Amino acid sequence: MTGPLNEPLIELTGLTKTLRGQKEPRPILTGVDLTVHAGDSVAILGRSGSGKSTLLSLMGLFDRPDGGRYLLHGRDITRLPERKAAALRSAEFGFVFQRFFLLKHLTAAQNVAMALVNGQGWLPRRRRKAKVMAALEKVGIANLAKHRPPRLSGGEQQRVAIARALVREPRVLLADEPTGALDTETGNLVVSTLYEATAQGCGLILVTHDWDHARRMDRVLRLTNGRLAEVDGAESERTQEFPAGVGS
Ligand SMILES: Nc1ncnc2c1ncn2[C@@H]1O[C@H](COP(=O)(O)OP(=O)(O)OP(=O)(O)O)[C@@H](O)[C@H]1O
Repeated sequence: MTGPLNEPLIELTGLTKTLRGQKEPRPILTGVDLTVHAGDSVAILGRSGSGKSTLLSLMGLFDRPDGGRYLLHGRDITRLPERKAAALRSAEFGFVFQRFFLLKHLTAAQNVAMALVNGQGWLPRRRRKAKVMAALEKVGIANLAKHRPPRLSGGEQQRVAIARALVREPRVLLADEPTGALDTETGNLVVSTLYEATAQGCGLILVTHDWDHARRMDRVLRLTNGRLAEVDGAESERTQEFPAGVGS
């Protein structure tokens, strides 16, 4: 997918999502506007239940909005049918979650290689190996390529998961509370690893409850009442974030 040089990577305009199937329809996103350029990093803060994961699932094409518009490199993908969405998802997006979702019986390298098998069919062995090692090197754990997840720390496992997300060279990296299961120091390392991916032009959206992690991104936004708003430093000092399940 190509477009004019300065065209935003992502452009969301007035995105809405209402949960139905309950007694009363419940609006979760009421008009999300967001522009992300290649190489941009954006943190999204917000109370538990404010709709951060809902927004990421729309951005990652796991779900569709009710209204508004979603452009990816100028292409309107608001209402993409699932088959095309799945193809775009594996070609353009990388995902990192709070849980690492690694396969225990495979080595770190094999876990990363799985992303290539699923997305691109079998590459010749040499090329596959080179890509996997490059991805592991990018996240600083090439030396652990042959280790299986049970022998890795939480931070190392998350870095394997990041390598798995990066190995297909996505244009957009969506990270949903990737440090939620890690201590502060390890979390910092993981955030640095994600941020470094933007140096290669990847756009990064980081959902987090941690202000210290958020402020390391180029921009910090808060999801409140179904919309995104810029956060300034002073506000953040006054506002406390709440962990999942608290304060919704
Ligand atoms: N499949 C679903 N069925 C019913 N309610 C849902 C569903 N998915 C999300 N919700 C509700 O939608 C609201 C937004 O959820 P979402 O997970 O997007 O919030 P969040 O900001 O990511 O929360 P957290 O920080 O706790 O992860 C919540 O009130 C949640 O309970």
